[in-house]
Amino acid sequence: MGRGGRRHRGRSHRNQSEDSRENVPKPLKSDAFSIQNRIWSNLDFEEYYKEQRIVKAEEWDSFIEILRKPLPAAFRVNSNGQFCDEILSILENDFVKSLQAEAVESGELEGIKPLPWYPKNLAWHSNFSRKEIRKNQTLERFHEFLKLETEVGNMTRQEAVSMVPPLFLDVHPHHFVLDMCAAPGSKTFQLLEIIHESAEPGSLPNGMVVANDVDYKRSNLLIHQTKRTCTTNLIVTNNEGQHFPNCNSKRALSVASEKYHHPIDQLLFDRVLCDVPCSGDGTLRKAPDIWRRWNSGSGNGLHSLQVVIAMRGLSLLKVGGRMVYSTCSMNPIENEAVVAEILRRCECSVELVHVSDKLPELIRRPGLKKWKVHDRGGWYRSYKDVPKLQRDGVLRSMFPSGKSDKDSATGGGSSSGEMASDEPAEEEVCDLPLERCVRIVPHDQNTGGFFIAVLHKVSSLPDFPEKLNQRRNMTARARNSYEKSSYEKVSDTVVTQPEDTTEEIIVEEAALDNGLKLEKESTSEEGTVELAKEVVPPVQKGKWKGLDPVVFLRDETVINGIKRFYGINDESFPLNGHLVTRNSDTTSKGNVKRIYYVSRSVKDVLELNLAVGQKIKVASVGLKMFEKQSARECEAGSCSFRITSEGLPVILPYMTKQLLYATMVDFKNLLQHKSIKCTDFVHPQFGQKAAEVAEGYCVVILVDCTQKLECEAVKVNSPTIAIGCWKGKASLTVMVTTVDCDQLIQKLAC
Ligand SMILES: C[S@@+](CC[C@H](N)C(=O)[O-])C[C@H]1O[C@@H](n2cnc3c(N)ncnc32)[C@H](O)[C@@H]1O
Repeated sequence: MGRGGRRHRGRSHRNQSEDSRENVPKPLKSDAFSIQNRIWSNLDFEEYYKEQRIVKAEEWDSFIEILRKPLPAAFRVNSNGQFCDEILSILENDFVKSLQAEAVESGELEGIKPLPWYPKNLAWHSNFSRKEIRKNQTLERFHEFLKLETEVGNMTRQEAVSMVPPLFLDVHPHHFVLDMCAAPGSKTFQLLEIIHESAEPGSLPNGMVVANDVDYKRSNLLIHQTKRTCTTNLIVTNNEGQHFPNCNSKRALSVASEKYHHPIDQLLFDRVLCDVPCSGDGTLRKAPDIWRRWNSGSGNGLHSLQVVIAMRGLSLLKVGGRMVYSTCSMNPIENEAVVAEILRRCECSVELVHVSDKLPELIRRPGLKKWKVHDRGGWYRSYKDVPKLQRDGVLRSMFPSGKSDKDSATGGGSSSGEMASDEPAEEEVCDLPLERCVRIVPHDQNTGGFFIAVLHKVSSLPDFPEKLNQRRNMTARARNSYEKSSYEKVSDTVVTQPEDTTEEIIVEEAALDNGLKLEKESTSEEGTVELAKEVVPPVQKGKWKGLDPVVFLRDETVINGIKRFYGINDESFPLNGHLVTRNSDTTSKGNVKRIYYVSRSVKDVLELNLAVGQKIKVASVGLKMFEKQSARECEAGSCSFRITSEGLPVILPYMTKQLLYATMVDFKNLLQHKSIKCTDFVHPQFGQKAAEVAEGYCVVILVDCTQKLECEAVKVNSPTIAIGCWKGKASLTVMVTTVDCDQLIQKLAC
């Protein structure tokens, strides 16, 4: 079922959400003029980065010139997709050649090529911008290919540099991973691919991903995007990264039922991805409106939030674990200054990891050791130079030494609003090994700009109260704007313990709409769950306004009905304890509409979250596996729940009933005609089996003509192709979207 043993189900998502970046403002109507007229320059930007010496003087022209060119499109083939190998073969054997002529015309050697540093040739760079791909007639076939494969979930359009952080994170399938600022989810998607990499069909990895983002709407994009991975190992949460809760059930258990079993009593992660909100000036090439809006204040304003999110990430990381801090900004205040500050706060408990031997073909530069701070028209080399009146917007942690007046030898800020000391300070040099950070500059390999730091937690963090820690690093100005921001106030605050311590901006509006609709569907279900009397989780009601609670389904009638109808053996594929619903009303009976399947790892985390009083705000969890049929359909079938197309690949290897095996000709006919009478199939034997299968949901599996059309004849494995159907009184009808049907027909024709 696809590379790495997992079958991917093509999903119909008409509006594929694109990688998008926070804090890259969307163009206003008034910007249309400047964008159209390509005002791709900003003198403050140029002065700032010349002064920061992010590239050598002799490189400046190449640097600024490439920033004014549109970004070439890049994309990734999803390694868990069922048709991964076929797609790679089409790219390598067809498009590499057919797009070359067009590329040569525009002065390039090749049209598309694999990114040399990405494993298994899965990621590709094109020498055409997104606009060229859309508009150029010669590229039409390629555009159609990209569109369809993206829509059904076989490919993801993602900026090349944004693919780097998950690779440096060194994730393994058994890892618990926290993606702290995850929306719209392109990196979460990559993390999930790695988690599922070596799983056999139907077997679930031991690891999991918690994808968190404070922004509810952006989280919906993530939920929409990650649906295509058909994963049971994901929880999407809506907490503030810097306040991501402590889940420690030791205390909670003393008040909760002792009977309530918790396989994990504390939520800590093996890996943390901290892809923080940033000013996003590394994305200038695809978001040219940034030229007009850029100013040094936005980087300064984000520094403190970036520090506290990263600190929280480190406190949630296991000792021995790894965290990647990344931004798509080129600004040292958001990058090296943040990393230096967290290293100072963590003392020797956290180290910067050398990654020069990793991804050797990725061209990168070392982190800076020297930089200055710019605020309200002035440049400062040291905190002691900053006039007192300006210290509401400038922090000591923004400087390379991180020293305040008290720490520095000359010390003493003036209250006059003039210079804080008489002598201007020497240029500061950071004494931390910031050269180990990774800077990607656009003109090195025709990309956007990016910054990455890889951190290793060597031991527990030093004791300091987190709230103090957060205030210490907030300027009055940042605090003001932060508090005024629209982040939802949460009723539960962080339990403080010693250990607590914008990429593609073109988010298609239609995708957002779609995401919102989908989210509404999946979380505002009304209905009920019958809970087994002996095991009652401590909290049943939803704690978070606007989100239905996550409730374990323990209704034996429903569960046994499903098991019986589909022939599922609890030992090989346990349903009990792994099924959840989103119900706000747990009083009335029998109205569960959607049932989600969660992996063991997710189940453990959900149980822990219940035990600690639902501190984690769960927006979405697990994989929608069963959906209730309409009353009319249920009359016909003996099981009122059908299997969803995203759930099918996971449960199929464990089904022993409601299976039909068709040869190519009948299978294709079904896809083409959508509904066929049992007597009209080409193979009468298949028609006969179809007539005999119980009314209701069933699965039709494609076999080659040498195989017998019997249940025992086929073992479900990677290349197995199967579709969900509805068996009526005398006919079979496919339950697959038109896009998925078309895509399957195309693949079967090859
Ligand atoms: C750079 S984007 C993340 C991109 C994402 N990692 C991806 O690859 O698709 C930053 C994200 O941080 C989120 N964010 C902003 N403030 C946050 C906070 N305090 N806690 C958690 N997330 C936050 C934004 O909503 C935004 O989605």
